[in-house]
Amino acid sequence: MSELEVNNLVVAFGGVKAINDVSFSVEPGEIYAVIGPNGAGKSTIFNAISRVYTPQFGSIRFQGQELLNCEAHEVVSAGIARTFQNIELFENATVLDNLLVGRASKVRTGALSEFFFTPRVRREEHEHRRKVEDILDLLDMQHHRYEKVADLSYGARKNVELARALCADPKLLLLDEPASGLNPEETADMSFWLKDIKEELGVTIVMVEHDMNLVGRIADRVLAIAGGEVLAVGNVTEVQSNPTVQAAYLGTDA
Ligand SMILES: Nc1ncnc2c1ncn2[C@@H]1O[C@H](COP(=O)(O)OP(=O)(O)OP(=O)(O)O)[C@@H](O)[C@H]1O
Repeated sequence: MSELEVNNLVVAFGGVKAINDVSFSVEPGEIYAVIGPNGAGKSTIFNAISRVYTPQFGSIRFQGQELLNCEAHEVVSAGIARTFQNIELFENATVLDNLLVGRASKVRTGALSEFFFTPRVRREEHEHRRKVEDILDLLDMQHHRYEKVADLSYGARKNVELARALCADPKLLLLDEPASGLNPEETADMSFWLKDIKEELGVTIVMVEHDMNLVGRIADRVLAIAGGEVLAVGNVTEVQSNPTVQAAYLGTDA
């Protein structure tokens, strides 16, 4: 069974189809890139998967479960986490606190037991902190743990957003332009971390990305879309050499 299966998806705004009959599937453990020019519909696909938008037609199955029957918070509990094109963090809180908020979907104890700080609450708290520390280690961010997010560089804040998404223990990570605004060195670091997330944590990654350098380095497969429709699916070389993709989006020099 595919990890994510999107079938015949249609998303329209006021009669204009932003996504028109799009189908694709992502296998467990894959890094799957969605590329396309501005306005192609990439973010709309992410917003449909995370239930921010309600499609007019189609189906989105995650590990066999129909997401279109779920509320947005149920998508998170099912094991899907995402980052955004524009970083969305608590700017005045520390890195550590932002990551602990990322664990919120994992809290199992109730308000009463938390008030009395029962052994179960203590155990859970310990587990959350250990998980957060593991992620700080994985992304080499220990030195930022007590810093306020607002004081960090743009690249470091992008890493905090990635780390926060990982704190939810996702099986599927949706990354909206993980390399945007990063310099070449930070982009190289990002590619290593995404590979580590795939290989060490076994997380499946779907990413929207314009940076073909990053896509070329890490994507197992690429979906190219334009005007809300699928142009091609394949490995990076296949998609980049596809004449329809070149004509519609990469330019014939690509
Ligand atoms: N909430 C909305 N209301 C109306 N139109 C929308 C909405 N969201 C997206 N669209 C339209 O849907 C189309 C696809 O937009 P989308 O943001 O998905 O493109 P994209 O490929 O992510 O572009 P970019 O690379 O610039 O982020 C665009 O024409 C956009 O204007």
